[in-house]
Amino acid sequence: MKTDILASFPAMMANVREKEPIVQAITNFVTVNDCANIILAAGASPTMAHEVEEVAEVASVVQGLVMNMGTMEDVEAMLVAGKAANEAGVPVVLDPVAVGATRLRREGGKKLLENVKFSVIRGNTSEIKHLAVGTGSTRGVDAAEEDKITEDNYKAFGYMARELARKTGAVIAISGVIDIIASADRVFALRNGDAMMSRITGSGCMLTALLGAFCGGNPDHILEATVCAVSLMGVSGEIAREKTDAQGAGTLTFRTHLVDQISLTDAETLQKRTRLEELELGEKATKESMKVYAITDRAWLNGRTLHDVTEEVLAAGATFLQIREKELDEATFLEEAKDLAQLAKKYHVPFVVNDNIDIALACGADGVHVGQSDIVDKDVRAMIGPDKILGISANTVETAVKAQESGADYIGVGAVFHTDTKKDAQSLTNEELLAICKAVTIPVVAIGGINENNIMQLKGSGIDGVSVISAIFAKEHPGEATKVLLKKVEEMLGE
Ligand SMILES: Cc1ncc(COP(=O)(O)OP(=O)(O)O)c(N)n1
Ligand SMILES: Cc1ncsc1CCOP(=O)(O)O
Ligand SMILES: [Mg+2]
Repeated sequence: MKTDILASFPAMMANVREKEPIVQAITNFVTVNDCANIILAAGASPTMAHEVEEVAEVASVVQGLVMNMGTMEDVEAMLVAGKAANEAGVPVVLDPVAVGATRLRREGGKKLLENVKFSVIRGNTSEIKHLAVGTGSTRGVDAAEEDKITEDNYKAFGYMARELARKTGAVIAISGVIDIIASADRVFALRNGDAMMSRITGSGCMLTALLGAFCGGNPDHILEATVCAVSLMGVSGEIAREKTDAQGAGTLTFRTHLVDQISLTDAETLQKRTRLEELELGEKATKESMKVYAITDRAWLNGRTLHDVTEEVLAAGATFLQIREKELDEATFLEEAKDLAQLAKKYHVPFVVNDNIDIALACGADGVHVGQSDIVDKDVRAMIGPDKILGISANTVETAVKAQESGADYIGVGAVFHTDTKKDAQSLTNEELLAICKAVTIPVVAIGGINENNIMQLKGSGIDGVSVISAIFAKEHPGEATKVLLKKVEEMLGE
């Protein structure tokens, strides 16, 4: 997909060059000189104050703060400076160098993340993977071989970066052959740079310092500033390589050209040479997202709009949304589905359409939910493609296993209790529910007659959450009902 973010580059660059933001860099002694030079080359002004006694004072008057965990003696100073910068509203950039490699680094990184609010976190795949999921191997300060970004796996890194962005509130920048940049809502892949950048020490540290300059100059546009800075580094690396090769020179000459080029590259060249892709990443059906799976029902709207009631439910913490319409004509169904798709995006909640595959594909939903009677002679996975969510209803071990084999991302199992909402629902016993949960590896959500008073009866069954219609939509206060259910489900899922 084409993106408009390139249009912001001239302003991003001008803001650094014209405002000359002061950037405080608490960084490692290996590359400190390169970091100071790259900040200067960008048009900003570096201060390398790192004594614990003075960092807070400095951090509260600069425009950007960079902290780099390359060497670990300054972690205390980083904490003090980070808190002062947060209080003063100064953007803070973290480079969690080799964060998973040693206990000292794991604990230092954890402490920083717990105490400082970062605007940007930039690292290689292994470092970001450690922060996102607690694993991620490391080869010293470099990413491990198995963590390398390729054309085959870059979307998965996009999902991971977006998850970390949502968890931390920071923009995440992953450096690799393909760079990934993610906020809570938008994800980009950038294909610029040159292999020689990894043959000199400090190109990662320099990029982090550059991010400090760009965030300092553009504190209200952190995502755009990050994309621009990462692109400037990549494009400058490419041009530096061309100049180095023209001279028949080697890596140290390349380093000089790289710093030079940061000061020389203009916005027009940058826009022309940037190879940026915006990724359209839907939401995934995870076990976590099954907790309170809300299914809409317009029967109880009592004069309110479906939009308003659903928004109340999402704002209260529903973790999954399905639109279920049995009476609407196609055009109105599509309109309503489009509206709820946007709403669900706003709350980062997976959204599927019940029964209607065409509407699911047309409205921008994350996927579709179908029952056994909806899939006779149909390969729904083939119809929706590999990336969309496929939910399938099943109430026997046999149909559940078959659903998983035919590409389902989760299974809806019910009716687990008596329900008046779906008169033709087949019921199943607790033992059958238990057997289904044991037989499949994908998430399982129970459905049918579930309310806050009977949820605890499902404890130990192996389900990942509950799917409800009337326990939310038939209530006078659907938002309050959602909150109560969420609390009960967490209690039911707990030890
Ligand atoms: C999460 C979830 N589970 C089961 C169903 C029921 O689907 P189906 O059997 O196709 O019945 P209808 O909902 O279409 O009447 C569901 N919708 N959602
Ligand atoms: C759609 C569906 N599928 C099996 S039971 C059921 C109805 C769920 O509604 P409620 O939560 O009001 O019992
Ligand atoms: Mg159906």
